[in-house]
Amino acid sequence: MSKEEAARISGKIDEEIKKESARQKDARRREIKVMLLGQAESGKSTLQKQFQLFYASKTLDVERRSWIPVVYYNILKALRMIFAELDYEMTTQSLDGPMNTQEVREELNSLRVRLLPLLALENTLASELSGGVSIAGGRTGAYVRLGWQSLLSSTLAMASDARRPELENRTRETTFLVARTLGLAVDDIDALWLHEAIQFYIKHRKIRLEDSSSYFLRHIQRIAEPEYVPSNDDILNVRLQTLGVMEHTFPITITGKSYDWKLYDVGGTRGQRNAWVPYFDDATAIIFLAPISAFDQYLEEDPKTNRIDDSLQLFTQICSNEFLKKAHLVVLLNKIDILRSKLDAGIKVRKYITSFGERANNFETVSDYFRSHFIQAHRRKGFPNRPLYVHFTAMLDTCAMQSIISNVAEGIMRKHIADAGLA
Ligand SMILES: Nc1nc2c(ncn2[C@@H]2O[C@H](COP(=O)(O)OP(=O)(O)OP(=O)(O)O)[C@@H](O)[C@H]2O)c(=O)[nH]1
Ligand SMILES: [Mg+2]
Repeated sequence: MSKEEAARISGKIDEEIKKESARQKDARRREIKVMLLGQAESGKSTLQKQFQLFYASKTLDVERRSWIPVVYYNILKALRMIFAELDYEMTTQSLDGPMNTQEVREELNSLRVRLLPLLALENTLASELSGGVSIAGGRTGAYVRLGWQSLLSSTLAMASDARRPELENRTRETTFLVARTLGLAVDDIDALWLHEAIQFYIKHRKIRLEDSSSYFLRHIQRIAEPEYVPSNDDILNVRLQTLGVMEHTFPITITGKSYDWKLYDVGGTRGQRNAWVPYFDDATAIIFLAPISAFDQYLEEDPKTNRIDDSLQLFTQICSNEFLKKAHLVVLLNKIDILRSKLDAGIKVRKYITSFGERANNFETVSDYFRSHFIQAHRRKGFPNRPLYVHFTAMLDTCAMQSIISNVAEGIMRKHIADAGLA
């Protein structure tokens, strides 16, 4: 090779390297990384679904059918929890109420016997939803999901997992079996749910279910139809614990330019919070979720810690974390619909949070009180010049959420564009 030829090739290689590096730089500038943080059951995965619905609703259609077994699982779990709570009440005999008559006990017992074939399917369904991995734990039985969407929807199948086809078939079979059993049991489920004893214990909080259980039991007739396909509301109401960090990517176009949004939806239990740290370094924004309806609840993983205290402690750590210093910071004070109904039902905040004192137990005072605590934590421990954006949210209210999401997304974009010097 002549000297000239060698120089020409070397120059071409340099040029390619420069182009590639410019391409990578541009891709990085177009990439926006948003972390959804907060304790378990704060609504992170639900927010991720609302983002998907708003910016990439077609992708939700693709995976719609794969939510069927998850909806079934939520129903089976709710039924198990109802019977577990009834057992507890029966053994402790602590209750004055409808269960004290023999007739009611027999009615509920015969419903349980009739529902046994359905209840027996919970573990199989749960273990298949989590790709063969299941962790039982806590009152609610915590099950993980690992790419479960791919189990029923072959378009999303993970080619790398050689066990997938076998799992897909098995999950399909289990789903059919549950659907059939559910179809046969639907009137018994209705009878159980509408039974005055069950309604009495729920009203008096002797039976405490997950937030979404009553939604699914109310809609049982529709869900038990053979041609059932989950609606957007069904998908939003589903409760499935996240394990680890799940990345969701979709494009967002703003002022004619397309940006790659990467949403990181994390598992919120205490044991999983260390897994968040490696993602902090280059996060564009943090959306921190705090369910302020949880003032009368305690952590499942640490029953001595009040859930609002845990949220505040966690937020203090996040807003003072050096790695997150440059991240845009948004707090969503979530589940205000549940907060309202708890306050309407006469549940007193001061009973659980003594510092609330003699303040009025109404929505305005309570929500303002919690908001001021988050703002104060940020003022005391956060970085001085960083703004904090706070919104109240009811995450299942799609209409209200769409305007909050576009508002939050715009704020994040503006900050990103300013930081990255993009025109
Ligand atoms: N009523 C009501 N329910 C909500 C709201 N936000 C979330 N939920 C429900 O609360 C449950 C928990 O929400 P998730 O989004 O799974 O919670 P998460 O923060 O992802 O929890 P982990 O994955 O365990 O960390 C789901 O059943 C949601 O439908 C809300 O504002 N109001
Ligand atoms: Mg989640």
